[in-house]
Amino acid sequence: MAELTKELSQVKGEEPAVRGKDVRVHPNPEPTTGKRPLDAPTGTPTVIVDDLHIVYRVYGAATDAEKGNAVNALTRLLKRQGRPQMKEVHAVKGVSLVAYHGDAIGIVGRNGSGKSTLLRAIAGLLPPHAGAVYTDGQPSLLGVNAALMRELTGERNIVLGCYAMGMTPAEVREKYDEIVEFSGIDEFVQLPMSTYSSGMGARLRFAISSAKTHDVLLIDEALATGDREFRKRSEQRIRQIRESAGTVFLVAHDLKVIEETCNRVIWLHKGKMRMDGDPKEVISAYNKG
Ligand SMILES: Nc1ncnc2c1ncn2[C@@H]1O[C@H](COP(=O)(O)OP(=O)(O)OP(=O)(O)O)[C@@H](O)[C@H]1O
Repeated sequence: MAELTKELSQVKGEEPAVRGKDVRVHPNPEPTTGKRPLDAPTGTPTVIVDDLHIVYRVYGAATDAEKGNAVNALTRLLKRQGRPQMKEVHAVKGVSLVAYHGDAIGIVGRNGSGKSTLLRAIAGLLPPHAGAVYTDGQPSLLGVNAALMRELTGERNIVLGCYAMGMTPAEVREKYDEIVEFSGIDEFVQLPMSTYSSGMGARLRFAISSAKTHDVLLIDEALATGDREFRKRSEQRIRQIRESAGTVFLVAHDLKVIEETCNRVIWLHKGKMRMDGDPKEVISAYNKG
């Protein structure tokens, strides 16, 4: 591992810079009018989402008239006709929230309610159609599809992943054993990730991402594929991140994980915020609704 770190730092020519605190703004170029004022914050906010709208544009989508029409679909396939139409999917519709240091915020909602879209927007990966996202520090999105390379060994992915998060070679060396141990992949660390089960891959991703202290850590269903013991350790890790004054957003369908890990829950419904508050209250309302 020391050899690999050395090899990679030589390729890079210099140590990766450790990112300092910065304020990142992803505003819409044409802000919406009639914004509602945000609640007066107490403490230092880490994330402010202000009347955010996210719209996906899907090219070649079916028109409403074509929906479910098998004859049209078959004819188009046989004639190899494309679809010039453009369809818009309004995935997040005017969501506002303020997150603070030490917050662990669970996001619940039915399939397609906009949970992943909201996380990706906070991470700065999707431009707002309207409204804005302001973050203090660097948000890191940890998802089941986080960019690790399947053809590389676990070892190489750990080193590259840590560098990608801005850690120095010394920090990577210090954290390496802990990451392997936390992930529980044991001797598989020497094998390409393509040989891992989906659970092993997810565990390694979580172990890498949580090795660094994050200002804002966004977790999208990453804990779902772990076994019971791993989930317990992950929850412990999330608590540590909160205690070190970071902010965690967690999307998970397992409401028990959210209730045990988060101090606040947001319920999204069809792209809109339906509730924001105490985990027990929100989850109970969500279960009824
Ligand atoms: N890349 C995309 N292109 C077009 N539409 C998209 C895209 N990603 C998501 N959507 C649409 O945006 C809406 C919100 O999707 P999103 O994945 O954010 O929901 P979700 O609450 O995370 O769902 P799930 O619980 O199933 O993961 C859905 O209608 C979905 O079909």
